[in-house]
Amino acid sequence: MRGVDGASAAAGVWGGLNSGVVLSIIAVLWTVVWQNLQHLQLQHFVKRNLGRHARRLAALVDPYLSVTIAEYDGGRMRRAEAFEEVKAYLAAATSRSARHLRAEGAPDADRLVLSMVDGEEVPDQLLPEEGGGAVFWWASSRPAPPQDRRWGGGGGGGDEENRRFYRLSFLDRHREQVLNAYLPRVRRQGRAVMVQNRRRKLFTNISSHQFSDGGYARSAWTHVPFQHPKTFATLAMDPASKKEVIDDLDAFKAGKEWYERVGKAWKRGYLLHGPPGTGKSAMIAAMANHLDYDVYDIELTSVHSNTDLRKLFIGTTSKSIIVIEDIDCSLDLTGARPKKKDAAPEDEDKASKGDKKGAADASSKVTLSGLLNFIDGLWSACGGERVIVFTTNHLEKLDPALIRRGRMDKHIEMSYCRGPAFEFLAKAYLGVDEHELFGTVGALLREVDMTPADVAENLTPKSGDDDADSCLRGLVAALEKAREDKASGGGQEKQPEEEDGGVVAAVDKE
Ligand SMILES: Nc1ncnc2c1ncn2[C@@H]1O[C@H](COP(=O)(O)OP(=O)(O)OP(=O)(O)O)[C@@H](O)[C@H]1O
Ligand SMILES: [Mg+2]
Repeated sequence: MRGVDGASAAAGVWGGLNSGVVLSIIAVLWTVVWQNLQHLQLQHFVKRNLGRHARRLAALVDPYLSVTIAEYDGGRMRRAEAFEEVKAYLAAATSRSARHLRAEGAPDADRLVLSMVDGEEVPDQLLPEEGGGAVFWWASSRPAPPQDRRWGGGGGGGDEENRRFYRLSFLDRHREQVLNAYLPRVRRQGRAVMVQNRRRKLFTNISSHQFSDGGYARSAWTHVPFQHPKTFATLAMDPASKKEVIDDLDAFKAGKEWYERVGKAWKRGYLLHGPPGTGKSAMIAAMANHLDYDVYDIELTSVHSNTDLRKLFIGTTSKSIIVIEDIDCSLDLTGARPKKKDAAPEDEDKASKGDKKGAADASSKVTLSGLLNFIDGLWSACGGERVIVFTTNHLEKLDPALIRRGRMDKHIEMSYCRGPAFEFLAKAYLGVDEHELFGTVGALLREVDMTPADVAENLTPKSGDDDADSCLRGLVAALEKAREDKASGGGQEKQPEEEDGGVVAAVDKE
């Protein structure tokens, strides 16, 4: 009896308690909903939370699987192509259903490229030809940066990069369609979107101190849009040499199978050498525009070790030109190897370094062997389709190991302006095909060394009153002055190999 009484009493207590609890839950729920209504958009709240619960419920009867596509693969050193492709696909395919979007500039000035922000979820489905009907969910996630690194937050600096990902959730019964049809299509469409939205970039390395500092998801590169207008059509150069360079670039670009067949990494090295102002940097811009590649301009003096150089290299993408300008000024290339007998004395090297870029940063530990490893070591094959360009004003100062064929496959000499190059510049700058002064200028250019940069400067109208005639007269005056300076011993020595004239650049054949 006591037991029954006790039970009914307990039931009464519980019954009373239940209604109290139910009321409190309703009150709490209402408060939560009301707060959410006030602070979040209603639709977003309902979609996210109800969608999530509905999926959890469905997962009880038909379990969900997930595929995670991480931002970094290969031991988090390189951005995963699949991640970029999924990002591009989702931007194009799902931006209409995402509520929170990130916008980036598109190649045409007014348009924006939208992508979903971290923490967002969007649905997608199979096309009819893939079986149709099935609904998937894509989620994008990025962990918060560790609160306090001093106490080891983040599980060992840099691991956070590895955890940024897109995750696709789908039902077990759709496994085959997702893996064999849906995901390959996502990658294909993503690639197409990337090509469409591509803005070429000019990258430069940030100081290695800045990124080796346990930085959170930091790249060693920073970039701006690449907008250099120089093309081969506006580069004054001997037509045969220009054609040879263009053909070489085209053969490289189309050479994927060939490189595979002969077992070489898909890369090509160019060494541009010649005096200042002869168009070496202009040639690099023309190459980038011709190939439609990004440019990675490495400032070697800010790279503090071979390891940092490797990290930079791995951070570059396919279809890119990696440039090291004034290679002889950037690091002490003679330091790491026994010097050749005929190499220029080190002191002389340093004096010329001072002229141009300032002495190499004393803390730079990049060595010649590190650089060689970067050009043709095992790491050089990562990524593929890369052009490496070195420029120098002093070919003779470079270590032969650095410029041997296979490393720098093609040597291109950029030289002083002669007749044909001048006529090319006159047409480009002044729009004239012929003029009575052409003969005089051509003769003077055979006697005096003037760079295309100086000729171009003289052909640039300086005021509204300047025309072709006045510019050409100005050029003749400048050339005559240079000839007088030369006669009085102040000018530059003429280089013997340019006696024949007319060739502004020569290409060494392989
Ligand atoms: N062959 C050329 N054709 C057309 N323009 C040229 C040529 N050479 C130089 N110029 C023009 O002269 C300027 C300087 O050229 P550029 O910077 O390419 O010289 P450089 O060889 O890289 O010199 P440096 O060795 O000092 O880096 C640029 O504005 C470029 O457009
Ligand atoms: Mg230059």
